[in-house]
Formats: sequence, structure tokens, C-alpha cells
Amino acid sequence: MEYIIKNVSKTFKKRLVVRDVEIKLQPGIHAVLGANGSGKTTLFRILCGVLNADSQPLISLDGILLHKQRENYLSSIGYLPQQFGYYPNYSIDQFLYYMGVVKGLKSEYIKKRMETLLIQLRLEQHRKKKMKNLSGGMLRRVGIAQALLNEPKVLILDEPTVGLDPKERINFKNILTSLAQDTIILLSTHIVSDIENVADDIIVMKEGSIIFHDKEDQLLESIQGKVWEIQIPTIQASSLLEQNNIVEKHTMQDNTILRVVSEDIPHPQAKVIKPKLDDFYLYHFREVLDASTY
Ligand SMILES: Nc1ncnc2c1ncn2[C@@H]1O[C@H](COP(=O)(O)OP(=O)(O)OP(=O)(O)O)[C@@H](O)[C@H]1O
Repeated sequence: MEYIIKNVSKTFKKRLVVRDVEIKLQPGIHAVLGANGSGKTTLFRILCGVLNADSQPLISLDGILLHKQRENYLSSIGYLPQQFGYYPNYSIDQFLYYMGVVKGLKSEYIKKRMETLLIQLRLEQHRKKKMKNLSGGMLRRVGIAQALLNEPKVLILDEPTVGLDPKERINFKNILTSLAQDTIILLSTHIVSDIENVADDIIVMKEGSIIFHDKEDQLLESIQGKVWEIQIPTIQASSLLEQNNIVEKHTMQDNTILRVVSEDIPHPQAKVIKPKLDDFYLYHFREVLDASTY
């Protein structure tokens, strides 16, 4: 299975928000990481046929082209938008059946498929609950179930972990891992911990462009030697804290330990340490993060 995406650009009000994106994907979990506004949702909406790109791109799933065989292409795509609409008084059962009909699936097929998905997503015993009464985690699982109704080859999930508590996040990772063997999963997030040790590769988007597309190890390798730990007396730490390159700060009585990303040695006592994905994110997105958080 191969998903080829080429020449995808999108302009809104003369501003290029997706810039000549080119990606080639096989089954697995592909995480699109980027700050708010970096173009993730716009790219996903183009891939799902909800939005047209500026000029004709090449979007091909096993040779089936979005712009030429639209229905055939879309029948292999499952999409969970950032916010998905639902009728609050529908039960999970009713909602999934309704979504199946909207997708043009046959009644018998929907009913059978629903049974599989309700079990797979651990929703079976909740199936009669109304949508308006579901927890954030359960709602996300229903969202994934509706995206999987048509047995898609490509599953596109836009910030699927927003609003999930830590336990639900772990469940979610497990669900993705179980699907990833024979599905191409594209998932967007700006929460680094959601994809750490889960994504087969990470696509980093910044201002509409893909600036990295590689395995986590390789991304970390790219900032090797640029992550530092500084242990200093707390009273000396305040001047360093004004900088926006601090990933972590731990204060223990009179001592403070800082984790810093910096091109050059940031302090005479700084020692190089092993990078984490958080460091990589801060290194590339520090100008869009709020330094006052620390
Ligand atoms: N329909 C639209 N009309 C005008 N501008 C838009 C439209 N949709 C998105 N944009 C702009 O395009 C840019 C990229 O937005 P997009 O939603 O794709 O980013 P994102 O990476 O998904 O961010 P977020 O994580 O906040 O959803 C933003 O500056 C946004 O304001």
C-alpha cells in the first residue's frame, strides 16, 4: 500500500498556509507535529477532499487519484476532524449507523461493521448512551469508530487527543498501534508526548512547509549537542530564566536544574545531555511558545 502526496499548496487571502507539501507513506503511524497555525488541518482537509488545493496536486492511494477517481479514493479514507459534529440525543449506536448511511454504506454492512468496531474500541457496553453524555475519551473513540466504518486504508486524525486524560491517552496509543499494521495513519498534534515512542515517523510542519520527515531517532540526532543541563544556585538562575530556550526547570531547595536548548554552551557549568522530543520541539518552535510559562 502506498500513499503519495505531491504539489499540495493552499493560499488563504493571499497567504500561503500550505507550501508545496510532498510526502510518501506506507502503513504505520505518521505523526504531523507543528505549532498552532502551521497548516496541519488545512493539509488534512485537502487530503480528505473537503478543501481544494491551489493547483492540481497529486494525491494518490495505490494509484487511485483524488482528482480523477474522487469517490473511489474517498471510499478508502477515514477522517476524524478536530471537532466532529453529532446529534447530541443520538445514542452511540444511532450515531454510528447514521454516519454509515452518510458515507453511502449498505445497511447490512454497517450493522456488521459496527459490532466489530464497538468491541475493538471498547464501546460495546456503552452503545445505548447518548452522545451528549459521553466523556471526552469515549467521544474520541466514537469519532475513531465512525472514521473506521468504511475500513479505510488511510486514517486521518486531526488532533485526536485533545481533551483526553492521561489514561485515555494511553488507551488511544494502544488503539492506534493495533490499527497501524495494515492502515496508513496520519495524525496531527502539537502535544509531543502523544507521539513519543508511538509514531513510526514524524512529519514536522512549520509555516506550511514540511521541515523534517524522519524517524524519532533521526530527529533527535539532528539536535545532538544542543541540549544542556545546568545545575546552579537558585539565586543565579533568574537571569537564565528570561530566555525562551528552557525546556524544564526543577528547583530543589537552593539549587535549580535547568534543561536548555542552545546552539552554543549557555553557561560555563552547562553539560551536554541526550535530547528528547520536547527539546526538538522547543528548538524549532521556541519563537511561537510563550516563554512566560516558565
Ligand atoms: N478557511 C480559512 N480562511 C482563512 N484562513 C484560514 C482558513 N483555514 C485556516 N486558515 C489559516 O491558515 C493557517 C493554518 O491553519 P490550520 O488550521 O491549517 O493550522 P493547524 O496547524 O491545523 O493549527 P491548529 O493546530 O491551530 O488547528 C492559520 O493561520 C489559519 O488561520
